[in-house]
This record gives sequence, structure tokens and C-alpha cells, in this order.
Amino acid sequence: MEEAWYLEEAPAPDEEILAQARARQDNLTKPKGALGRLEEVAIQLAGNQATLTPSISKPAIVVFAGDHGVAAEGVSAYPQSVTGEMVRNFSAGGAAITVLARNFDIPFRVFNMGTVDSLEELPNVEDRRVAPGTQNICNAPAMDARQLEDCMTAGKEAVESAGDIDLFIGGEMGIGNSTIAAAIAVAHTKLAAQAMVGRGTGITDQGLAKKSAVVTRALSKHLPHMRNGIDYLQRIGGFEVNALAAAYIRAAQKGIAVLVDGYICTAAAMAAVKVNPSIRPWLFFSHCSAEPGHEKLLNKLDAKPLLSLEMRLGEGSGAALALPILQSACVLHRDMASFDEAGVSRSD
Ligand SMILES: O=C(O)c1ccc[n+]([C@@H]2O[C@H](COP(=O)([O-])O)[C@@H](O)[C@H]2O)c1
Ligand SMILES: Cc1cc2nc[nH]c2cc1C
Repeated sequence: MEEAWYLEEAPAPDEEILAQARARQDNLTKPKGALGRLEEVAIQLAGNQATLTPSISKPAIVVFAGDHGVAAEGVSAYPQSVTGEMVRNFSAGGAAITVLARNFDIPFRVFNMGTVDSLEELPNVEDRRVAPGTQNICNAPAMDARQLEDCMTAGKEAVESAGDIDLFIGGEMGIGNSTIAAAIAVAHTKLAAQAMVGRGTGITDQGLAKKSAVVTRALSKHLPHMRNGIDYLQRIGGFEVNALAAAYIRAAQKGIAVLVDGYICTAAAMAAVKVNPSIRPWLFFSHCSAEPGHEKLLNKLDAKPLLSLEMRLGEGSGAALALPILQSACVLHRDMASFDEAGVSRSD
């Protein structure tokens, strides 16, 4: 049988260029290491792009939206109708991510993966509805194999239809998806549900206890049946979460860097790495969200986020904010003078 597209390896970083980029950073007119994490970012991008002048000049944002059966457990502070309503808001340009996309001049599209409310045709929104929402993971796998395949195809095509890009920013919108992210995080880290659930859109203490119980219940049902990354996606994923995971995989395979957003996007990235570990060097992590599980999940991925702004919005908003940092890391690496060029003395 032919290997599924999502298992094909992503290009590995060029070790020779990585070494040369490291040496270049140490030759630039600054104390060794003084650009901190910007140095690591520039070196990693150089290795990925196999050039000593890495650049990020053609980013694109795709926000995936979808509803979740688990919302029936009362795990969100907002009604499910908000998912579809926010898709309209994305289309009209009034959401945070659309404001940021305009501000930074980043092409922006929405993939509607399936909401409980059926939506009219909207500008900038691609209709990829799989179903009006997933199954409640407390009772059943989130989706069947056919629906998972549709999600994977949508994610792949979101990247392929973005044109000539060098950075993919994925966003998500889905009431209830911080419960799905917590379930994914627990499944991958084996930490307790209490460590991985957070307030999401702003639930109460009582809601938080219920959310932990929901995650525990769902995992006791599904964990015995999860053997590989695809099982994880199908049983405890979401339409938008799985499309994101597929988009991350496709971007990496095409040599496009990925800027991962908050908790839900990081859960999608974790799931994607489980399916295809070769994509890991292509993932950059924008920020650490206010959801307490995010930091633990980032640790599991050995990921260091660039920003910590106590954000918990999703939509790709943290990633959009981190874009100028990636770009700054690249221009500093390219344009700073070396000690020899500038006639500056080295350390003794
Ligand atoms: O990105 C994050 O870190 C993040 C943290 C908490 C909530 N969200 C957003 O809020 C929604 C999920 O929250 P909830 O309470 O409905 O599970 C979903 O639309 C996410 O985009 C996003
Ligand atoms: C209003 C609103 C906007 C969002 N954007 C991402 N998740 C969201 C959740 C809510 C409730």
C-alpha cells in the first residue's frame, strides 16, 4: 500500500549551514550570545532554509474553525454559537487576528471545518465543512476515519493553496477546544488532567473541576485504543485541530517554517509531531499562553516560546505578534557587521 502523504519525511536541517550560522553569530559585533533567543531562531532558520541569509518575507495565516461535541458537557464559558459567529467576524475583519493580519499585511483566510450553525457563503472563508461538529469525546471517538481524512486533506490544501510562502501561521476557533487540547496534552504527557485543564474562555472554579473530570473520563475511554498518532487525532481531536496538525505537517514537508500559536495550536503541533516526528525542526513557538497546561506541553516538545503576554485568545493572534521577532532575528543575522568588518576589538 502507498504510504500516506502525512508520513513522508520533512527535509532535515543542513548541518553544515547550521555550524556556519552559529560561527557567524559569534563573529557579529555583540558580546557572544547577547542576542539571546534571536540567535537560536536565526541559526535554526538558516539550517532549515539551507542558507546563511535566512529570511521570512512571505507569511500567510489560515484560521481553522470547528465545533466540538464535548461542549455539551458545559466546559466553556460561551455558547457554541460563538464559533460560527466568530467566523463571520473574521470575514468582516473585526476579530483580533484580522486586525493584526491587516496591521502586518499578512494574507488571511479562514477554513470553516464545520460549525453547529450553518453559515452563508462569506468572503475569505473556505467551506470545508466535515460535519456540524465532532462527537462528544466522553462518549465516542471525536470523528470517524473518513472525517479525519477530510481534515487532513483540508490542512494539506490550506498550505498548498497559500502560494509561494516562507512562513505558515495557523489559528483556531472552536468553543470547547481547550478541553480537547487538555485531553491531547494529558494523553501525550501522561500528566494529571488537573495539571492540563485551564479556564479556557473563562470558566469558574466549579467549571474547572468539571472540565478535569470530563478529560479524565474521555481518556479512560480512549487511551486503551490509541496505538499511533492517527488514533490520537481521530479519538480525541477536533476538525480544526486535526486540519491544523495536517497543515503543520504539510508546511514542514514543503520546507515552510511554522509559527505555532497558543495552547490549542501547540496541542495540534504535539499531535502532528507524534504522527510525523521529522517536522519538529520546522516548528517555532510564538508564545506561552495563560492556560497553565501550555508551559508543560511546550516542555514536552522541548519548545521555548518567544513571548509571554498572558494571552489566551487563540486565532493565531500570538503567532502574528511574534512574526516581527522572527523577521528581526533574520535581518540581524544577515546585516550586522562582523568584528573584522567594523574594526571592533574581540574579547580578551
Ligand atoms: O490559544 C490559547 O492559548 C487559548 C486558550 C484559551 C482559549 N482559547 C480560545 O478560546 C476557545 C476555547 O475555549 P473554551 O473555553 O471554549 O474551551 C477557542 O476558540 C480558542 O481559540 C485559546
Ligand atoms: C468572543 C470569542 C472570541 C474568540 N476567539 C477565539 N476564541 C474565542 C472565544 C470567544 C468567546
